[in-house]
Amino acid sequence: MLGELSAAARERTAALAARRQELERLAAEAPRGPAFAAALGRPSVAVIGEVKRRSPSKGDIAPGLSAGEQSAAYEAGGAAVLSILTEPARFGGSNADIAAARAATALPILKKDFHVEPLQLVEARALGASAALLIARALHPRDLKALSQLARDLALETLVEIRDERELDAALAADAAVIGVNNRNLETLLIDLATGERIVPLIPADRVAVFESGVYGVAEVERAAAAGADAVLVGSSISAAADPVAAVRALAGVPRRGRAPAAA
Ligand SMILES: O=C(O)c1ccccc1NCC(=O)[C@H](O)[C@H](O)COP(=O)(O)O
Repeated sequence: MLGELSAAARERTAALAARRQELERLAAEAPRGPAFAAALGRPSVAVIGEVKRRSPSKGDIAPGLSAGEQSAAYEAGGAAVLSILTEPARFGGSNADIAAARAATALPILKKDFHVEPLQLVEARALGASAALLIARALHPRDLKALSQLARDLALETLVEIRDERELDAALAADAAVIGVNNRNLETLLIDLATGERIVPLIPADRVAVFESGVYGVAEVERAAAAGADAVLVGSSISAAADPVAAVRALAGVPRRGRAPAAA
């Protein structure tokens, strides 16, 4: 699944090459988005609200979702940051969703896609995203480092997503400030919260740790907090909710417990 999604992203980026100069100009001119990592430093576990119409694991979640209205609802419910899935084929997203979310809220936006090519980061910056997702499992550690450095050069923050200790090492070697542990195995699509519970405590206390996937209610946020997470990334449950303001409000407010500093 991850290989297929990354290959499709590469194909879409090849079609973008003709617009390289325009995208580079737009990226240089676009005002920097609001700070992403800083917005996740709250006394309570911060909620990253994801706009998710469908997914490979669930099929249709909320096919008719308006990215602008949904983003405004997440903000009203107390989300700290938005995650906008722009992947079109399997998630039903688009770059227009970033524009709609920007118009509707003042929250920092994470561009959630399978970013494997430098031009995709230029495009993310041109669109006004504050941050872009980098998935360690989809990238050679050398490429993760290079894309992380390019993002810094573009004044674009990143969320580096990992699932095990080896990928944590790669994220740290790439100097990632925000590290997300995905509880969903992107090969089998199975969710196991024990993944986050095992890996989040290993993330150094000076980084932001995000607990991703499988959060349906406050019980899962409590488990994230107990593991030491600074934030949870939530997509399916709040995208499908009849009342997304109430759904986000129910998740926000769990006190953050922090992680122990590494022993000297
Ligand atoms: O959600 C999927 O089925 C999926 C399949 C393949 C690659 C990525 C996928 N999802 C991306 C994510 O990790 C989630 O959108 C995100 O963490 C939110 O998860 P959830 O709250 O469980 O929808």
